Formats: sequence, C-alpha cells, structure tokens
Amino acid sequence: MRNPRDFLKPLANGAPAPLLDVPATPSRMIHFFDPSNEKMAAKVPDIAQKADVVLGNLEDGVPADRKEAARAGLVSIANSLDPSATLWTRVNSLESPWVLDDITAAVLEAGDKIDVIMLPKVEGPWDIHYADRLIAQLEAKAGLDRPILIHAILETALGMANVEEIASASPRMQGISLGPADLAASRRMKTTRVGGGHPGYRVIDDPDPANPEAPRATAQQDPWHYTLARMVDACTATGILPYYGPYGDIKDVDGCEAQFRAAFLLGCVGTWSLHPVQIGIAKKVFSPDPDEVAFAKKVIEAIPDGRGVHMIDGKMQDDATWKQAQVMVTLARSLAERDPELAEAYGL
Ligand SMILES: CC(C)(COP(=O)(O)OP(=O)(O)OC[C@H]1O[C@@H](n2cnc3c(N)ncnc32)[C@H](O)[C@@H]1OP(=O)(O)O)[C@@H](O)C(=O)NCCC(=O)NCCSC(=O)C[C@H](O)C(=O)O
Ligand SMILES: [Mg+2]
Repeated sequence: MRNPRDFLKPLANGAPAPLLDVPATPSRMIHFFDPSNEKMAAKVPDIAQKADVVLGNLEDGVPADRKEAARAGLVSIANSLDPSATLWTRVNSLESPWVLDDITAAVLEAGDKIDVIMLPKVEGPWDIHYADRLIAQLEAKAGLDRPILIHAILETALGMANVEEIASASPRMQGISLGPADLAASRRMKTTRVGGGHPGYRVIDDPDPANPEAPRATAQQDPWHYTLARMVDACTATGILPYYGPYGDIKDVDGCEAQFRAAFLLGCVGTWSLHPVQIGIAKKVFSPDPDEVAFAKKVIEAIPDGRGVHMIDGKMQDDATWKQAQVMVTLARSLAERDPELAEAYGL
C-alpha cells in the first residue's frame, strides 16, 4: 500500500515535485538514433526539426563495445542540441551492467535537456519504483527543477500480465510502448521480425458446401491487436500515453503505414521511427485526416451542448459520437498550434 497523500511528494529531499498530468506535447514519432554512430549523430540536429521527439538509444542495437561511447555521445548531443528539440533516451535494461551509469549520466550530465527516460523490459511496478527513487535521488543531486518522466517498454509476458500496475506505478510514468521483437521472443511466438504482421497469422472462409474445391478467401490478421488494445486501456485509464513501437522492415513502407494506422485507430498517440523514412509515415498517420477533422467539427457545431440524437450526413450522432468528435478536434488543435500546414489543412 502507498499513502495516496504522498503520491505527489518527491521521493528524495530536494528533488522536483512529481507532475499531476503528463505534458500534452506532440510525440507522434520518437525517432531512434545510436549516439555512438557518428553518421547518424551528425543527422540528429536536422532530424530534430522534423521529428516530434529524438531518442538517443543506449540499449539493444548498440553493440556492447560501444555502450560507453553511446552514453558519452548522448550527453554531448544533449548539451549541443537546439533547446526547442525534445530529447529522450532509452537506457539499458535494469539487470544489465550499464544501466546504473546510463541513468546517472543522463540525469547528472544532461538532466535539464532530457524529458523522458525509456526503460526497456519492464516486468512489474517494482521496476518503476526502483527507477523512480533512483532518478529522484539524482535529480536532487543535480538540482533539477522539473522531473524527468519514465516511459516503459512492454516486452515480456510478465510485463504484459502486469501492464495495469506498471501504468499506475508512479506519477513519473509518461507512457508505454510495445516492444514487439522482445515480446515475441518472451512469448515464444514463432516469428523472426520486429513488429508488423505475419503471412501465417490469418483467417480463412469456410469451404463452400456446394463447391468444396473452390478457392477460399483468406486474410492476414494483426497479431498485436490484443496487446495494443490492453496497453491502450491501461495507459488511458491511468492518464498516461500509449505508443506502438518499432517496425523493423524499413523498406516495407506500406506495411509500416498499415501497422502504425491500426495503432492510431486503437488509441495510440505515436510510434517509434527507426529510419528517417519512417518519420514522414508516422507524421501522416498520427495527424488526424483533414476530412475526419472536418466531420468532427461539423458534429460539434451541430450539437453545441453535446446532447440528444441527431442525423448528420445520414449518420446518427449523439452524446458519445460528440465525445469522439471532441477527441479528434482536440488532437487536431494541439497539432495545428505547432504546425501551420496542419492548421491550414484543418481550418483551425
Ligand atoms: C535500420 C538501419 C540499420 C538502416 O541503416 P542503413 O542501412 O545505414 O540505412 P540507409 O542506408 O537507408 O541510411 C541512409 C542514411 O540515413 C542514416 N540513418 C539511418 N538510420 C538513421 C537514424 N535512425 N537516424 C539518423 N540517421 C539515420 C544513415 O546513416 C545513412 O546516412 P548517410 O550514409 O550519411 O547517407 C538504421 O536505420 C538504424 O540503425 N536504425 C536504428 C535502429 C534502432 O534504433 N534499433 C533499436 C530500436 S528497435 C528495438 O530495440 C526493438 C524493440 O526493443 C523490441 O523489442 O521490439
Ligand atoms: Mg526490445
């Protein structure tokens, strides 16, 4: 049990007070780069102008002999990046030999530049409690005046079983992403991919009794549907933000767009981009369609108080569709405030 009156008190003397609400700044794409890769790092200042979030990755994808270079690269980029950019980091997992130094360097050497620390392979609220206290101690030592938030990656079966407790473990929680590659391995799924569908995971029509030999229609299904839907509920119920995650087949831009769109429609606010080509896909998918926004505005204008039943363009609208329209227009407004092109497209 935790005393609810203590929930918004800092976990270390001198650390900043926890936030009541997760900041609502756009995070449609969290763009991953390896800070130890000079070619990639050189592109970050430019990419930071296009991507909502840039993330210096210290975990998987960075070879063991470059972990220290990646950590040093993160600190250097943090301290030279344009202050208008939003910078996150993904540290190594909590059982690794690198994580203590990762978190210490991120908070003490770049804590005023890094908004969110992504924790991989979170299995339960105990992982969040550990990182929560450690970050508070380091924030106090660094004299920070705003808290660094935690983003958990859901990538083990145990983490999945505890997703609601992870989401509600601390006011420091910002959001949760799906880690489909590690989760597939943990669940013993028989795949060798990073996210997306699989040609073998499908449904097929029943045979036609009048013509049993006729070809039967069949369609691929989304193996991440249950996981994403449960994650979205856990996040939304606790006031934090849900994200899809990585799509590893960089050349399959259509598959990437379809996976991102499925996540967007289910309630995710953003995704990861692993390659510059995925930034534009994420921007397109996670910014609502102008026609949908126009219809949502029409519903709100036609039902100013959100009450009663109405027919608009041949479709029944009531209190519940009015609320959906509010979700759409609120998102469009928050994006339009920062993006003149979208403001024009939405007429806002
Ligand atoms: C996937 C990549 C290895 C592909 O890299 P590459 O083969 O070099 O692609 P290109 O030749 O098309 O690159 C063109 C130029 O763009 C630069 N580049 C590539 N990716 C990035 C990037 N992410 N940020 C900045 N710049 C980038 C290249 O350097 C080329 O530059 P130039 O030669 O000067 O023209 C590569 O994209 C990559 O490594 N991406 C990041 C991968 C990553 O972060 N992986 C970890 C996250 S996914 C994960 O962890 C799984 C998850 O946890 C789970 O469990 O599911
Ligand atoms: Mg992973």
